Amino acid sequence: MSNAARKPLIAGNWKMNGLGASAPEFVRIVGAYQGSLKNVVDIMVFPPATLLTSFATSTRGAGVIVGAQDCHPAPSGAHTGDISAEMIADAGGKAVIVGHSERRAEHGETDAIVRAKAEAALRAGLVAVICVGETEEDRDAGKAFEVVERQLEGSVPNAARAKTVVVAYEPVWAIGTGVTPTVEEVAEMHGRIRRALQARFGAEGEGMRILYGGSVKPDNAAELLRAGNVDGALVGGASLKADDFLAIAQAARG
Ligand SMILES: O=C[C@H](O)COP(=O)(O)O
Repeated sequence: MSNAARKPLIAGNWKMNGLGASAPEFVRIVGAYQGSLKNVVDIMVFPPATLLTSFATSTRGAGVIVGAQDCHPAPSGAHTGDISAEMIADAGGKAVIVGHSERRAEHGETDAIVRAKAEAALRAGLVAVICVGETEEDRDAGKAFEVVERQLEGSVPNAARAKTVVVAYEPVWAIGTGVTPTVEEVAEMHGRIRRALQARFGAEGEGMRILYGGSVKPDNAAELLRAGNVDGALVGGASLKADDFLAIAQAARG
C-alpha cells in the first residue's frame, strides 16, 4: 500500500499552552478546514484539557477532531488530577495522545502503562495516538530501531485497528530543537514501523497511519511528508499558530 492509500493526518499537540484567549486560533483552523482541506486531509487538535469542551463545541459538524493529551487507564476512581478516556469522550473528545516522550520522561510512563492507556482509549471509543521514539543516546548507541520496535511491541494493544490507532514516531532529540532526521532516516524508521505493524496486525497494520513528529514546520513539512510510510505529522510548537499549522496541513495535500 502506498502513502496515497492512507488519508493524511495532521495533528497539533498544544502541550501545556493555551488559554481561553487562544480560541480564535482554533476557530481559524476550523474555518479553513471546512474550505478546501476537508476532503484531502484529516486534522486533529489536542488542546490542554481545560479547553477540550469549548474546542469540541466549536468544531461540531466541521470535521476537525479534538482530543486530549493523556488519559488514565481506569474509567473512574481515586486518581487526583487525572482524567479518564470516558471523561474525554464525555467532553466531546474523539482521540487521545498516549505515551508522548514528555510523559514517558517526566512521569515515568513505561510501555505497559502506555498500553493500558491506549486500551482505555479504545474502550471509550477514542482514537489512540501512540507515541514512540528514541533518545539521542539510543541513536548514538545504534539502538534506535531496537528501542522503537520494543516500544511498539509494548505500547500498542492487541485490539489495535487501522481506524482506531495511529502511531506517532517522534525522535526525542528532534522535539522542540529545530533539528530533524534526514528524509532518508525518517523513511527508514517508518518502514521499520510499518513492517512491525504488518507482522503483528496484517492488513490492519498496513492501513494504520504513522505520523512523524519533531520540529515539523511549514518550511520542512512537504519534504518530510513525502517520505515513504509518512502518513502525516504530529506538530508541537508550530501548531499554536493557525497560519503555520494550516500551512503544514496544506503541505499534506501532496
Ligand atoms: O507532540 C509533538 C511533538 O512533541 C513535536 O513537538 P515540536 O513540533 O515542537 O518539535
